[in-house]
Amino acid sequence: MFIGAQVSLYPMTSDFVDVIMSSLGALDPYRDKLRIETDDISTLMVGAPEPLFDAVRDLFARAARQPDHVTMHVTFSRGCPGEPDDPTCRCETLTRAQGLSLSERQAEAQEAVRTAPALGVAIDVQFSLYVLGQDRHMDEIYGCIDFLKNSGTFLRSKNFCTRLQGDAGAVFETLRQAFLRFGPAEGHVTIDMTASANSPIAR
Ligand SMILES: Cc1ncc(C[n+]2csc(CCO)c2C)c(N)n1
Repeated sequence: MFIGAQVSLYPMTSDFVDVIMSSLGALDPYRDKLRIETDDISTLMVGAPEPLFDAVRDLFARAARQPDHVTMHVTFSRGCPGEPDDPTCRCETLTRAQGLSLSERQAEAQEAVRTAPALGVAIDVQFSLYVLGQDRHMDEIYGCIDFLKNSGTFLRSKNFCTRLQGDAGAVFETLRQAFLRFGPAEGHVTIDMTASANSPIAR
C-alpha cells in the first residue's frame, strides 16, 4: 500500500512566503514518521494515515492561527496501483476494516470523531471522496455521506462535494475516517479537499 498527500497552502497576504515557511515548521515533529518533500507548488507527505492526517491538520492549524484568510488544497491518495508498496504506510485501521459491514464502519468512524482532540482553531472544508476502479462505488460514497451527516462536522451537501465545519481536530478526524473506512481496504481511494480559515466573507 502507498499512502500520501500533496498539500498546498494559499495565504491571502503579501507575506505569503513567511506564512507558508513558518507553517511548514508544524511538520517538524512528523519528519521521522513521514517522507516530506517541499517544492514551489506543494509539499508531498508519504506515510501511515495516523501521522499523515495529524501533520496536515497541524500545518493548517498553524497557518490558521495567523490573522489572514488562508486556504489549503490537498489531494490524499491510498492504494494507487501505479505506486510502489511502502511498508511505512501500513495501517491497522485499513486491515481491520476488511471484515466489517458498512454500518460497523460508520459507527467506528463516528466514535473516532467524537473522541478527536480539539485544537481551538475553527475551520471550513469542502471535499470529495473518490472510490476508484470499483462497481457500485456509489454504495460506499452514500455510506460515507451518511456517516458525515452524523459526524457533528457536517455543514451541507454541494454539487460534487460535501462541506464540513468545526474545530480542526474534529474536521481532520472526519476526513481521516472518510478516507480509511469507505471504499475497499485494498482499493484505490482519493480525497480532493480544500480548507479555509479566517475568511472575511460568509460561508
Ligand atoms: C504546504 C505548501 N508547500 C509548498 C508550497 C509551494 N510554495 C508556494 S510559495 C512557497 C514559498 C517559497 O516561495 C512555497 C514553498 C505551498 N504553497 N504550500
